Amino acid sequence: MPKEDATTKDRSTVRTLLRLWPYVRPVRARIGTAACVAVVASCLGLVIPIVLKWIVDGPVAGREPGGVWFGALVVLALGIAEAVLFGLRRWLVARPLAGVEAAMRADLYRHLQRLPIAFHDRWASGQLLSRATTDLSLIRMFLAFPMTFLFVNGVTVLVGCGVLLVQDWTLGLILLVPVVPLIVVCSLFETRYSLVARRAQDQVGDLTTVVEESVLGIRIIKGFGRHRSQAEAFGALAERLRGTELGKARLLAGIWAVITIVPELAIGAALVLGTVQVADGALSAGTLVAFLSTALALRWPVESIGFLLAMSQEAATSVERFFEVMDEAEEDPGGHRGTPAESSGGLRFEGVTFRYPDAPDDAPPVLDGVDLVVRPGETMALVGATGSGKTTLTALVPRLHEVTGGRILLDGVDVADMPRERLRELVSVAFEEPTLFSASVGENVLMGAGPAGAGEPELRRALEVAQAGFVRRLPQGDATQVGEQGLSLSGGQRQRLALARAVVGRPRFLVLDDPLSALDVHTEALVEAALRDVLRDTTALVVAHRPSTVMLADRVALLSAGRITAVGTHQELLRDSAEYAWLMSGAGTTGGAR
Ligand SMILES: Nc1ncnc2c1ncn2[C@@H]1O[C@H](COP(=O)(O)OP(=O)(O)OP(=O)(O)O)[C@@H](O)[C@H]1O
Repeated sequence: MPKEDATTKDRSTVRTLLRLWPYVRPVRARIGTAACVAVVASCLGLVIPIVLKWIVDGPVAGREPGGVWFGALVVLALGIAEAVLFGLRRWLVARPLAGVEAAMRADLYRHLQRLPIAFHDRWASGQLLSRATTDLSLIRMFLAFPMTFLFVNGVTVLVGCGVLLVQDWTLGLILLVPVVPLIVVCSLFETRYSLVARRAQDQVGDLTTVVEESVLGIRIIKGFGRHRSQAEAFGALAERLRGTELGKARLLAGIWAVITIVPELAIGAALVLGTVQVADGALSAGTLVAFLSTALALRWPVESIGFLLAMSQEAATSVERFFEVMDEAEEDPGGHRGTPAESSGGLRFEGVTFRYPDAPDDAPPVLDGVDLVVRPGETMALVGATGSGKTTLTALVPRLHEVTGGRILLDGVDVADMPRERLRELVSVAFEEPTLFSASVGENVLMGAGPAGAGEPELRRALEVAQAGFVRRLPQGDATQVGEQGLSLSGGQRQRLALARAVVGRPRFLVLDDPLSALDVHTEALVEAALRDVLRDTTALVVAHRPSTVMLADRVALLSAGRITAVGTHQELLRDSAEYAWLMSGAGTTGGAR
């Protein structure tokens, strides 16, 4: 996980925001048109003071009510045109910007699916959720508002300054005096605000993580009566975020005050000087009215710069957070060779070494030179003490993690050289902790059939192998929706569906991580009997904790101290390996072997 403040120091806001260009490019014409419309609308507002000057110096001075009415109608028409043009701008950008947000969200989601498991191990899910929601909304708001209005207001201020200088250059210069201090203040504000904006957005991510964990872990929280401590943890994070948001508000209030007060002082000075000039007859009353109206019309474009800059900073932070994820390298799709390296078939581990990327430097690798051969059609049970690395070894076969040394061969082909789609077709997995999705029972099972899909008979067969007869008794059979993560089903039911998902595609290689642990002994015996038929046609590696699961296998491999220390039949290992005998006696499930 990136740490707060880590990336903010040398950031250029403009350079960061420019990274949005590939997404904005397709809608640039519409956004450009909308900006031009807004410039015209904004500059129309500057014509009003000129009409006022004409009214004051003309019809008012000459006491012609008809001329005053005409002038008032022109001002009204200008106001209406300004409002209509701003409405048109809004209409022009609404649809394309929603499209930009949707495209960025789709890219982020697609990318998250392709990032390696090691990335997901490192990143808290709340941080990813907040990037996909809050950050993308902030970016859309920036594109809709500050991006256009920093430009529109800049042009309006420049045109307005020109109008002021033309009307009376001495008064105009008085109004321009505060520009330099304002630029300095804005740049100081930008630096400080970018730091605090980054902190706030990271804290929103942390808060989202806690909320998500509390919702998913609600059973544990209720079961252990941990409401109060969870609420306290949440409260502490919420308080931290509140403090950061207040800091943002203070900075915003400061810049707002400076940006408001300094121009007001300049306008006050110009008013005093202008009045003196009118009294001396050096300036017409109409010119002074026009001058002050122009200066007042420029107040909003100047004052809004504070919060437009703040929104731009927040958007830059969001862009930075978005690309932190997008810049992460996707997993290597493989497929460099794909032809057998040698003729031997089955599943082979050759000198496989593995260390988790976030493991401490001095920790020994989890797997340290694993050599194992599972012959074609053979079922190999993998036994080892808790924490010995069995799950890790099974995760290396479908390349959920990449080996750090050695290689794994499927029918002679290194899995690292195999296109991922091919690998997914060949290998099916079922984990100890079965994960189901918010979909129907049938859809969850058929997910294991790959893109080619499978028909009703295959689904029936898979449910039969997994002894998932309970599906028929569900309200809508296999069309019944399972709740989020399948929590509406029992642990054993979920495990049977996960097993059905693993076998439905008739994979050549099956990797099962203790797939029967949540079943009662009777169901386990039934599943094992049915599974035997499936295992006859596949090459399988089955993590086993219990003698009953070991019985499914032709041979057993013992994983100890990061290596395979013994291979043989159950009886041979019971006879020859004290550690294996100890593990099978039940004592080994409580301690680590390393
Ligand atoms: N994502 C991870 N990051 C760092 N270390 C990990 C990670 N996952 C597992 N480990 C460590 O790797 C070691 C092996 O874990 P693994 O889950 O493979 O053991 P196991 O033999 O399957 O255990 P069990 O029988 O309890 O399921 C453990 O010491 C564990 O703490």
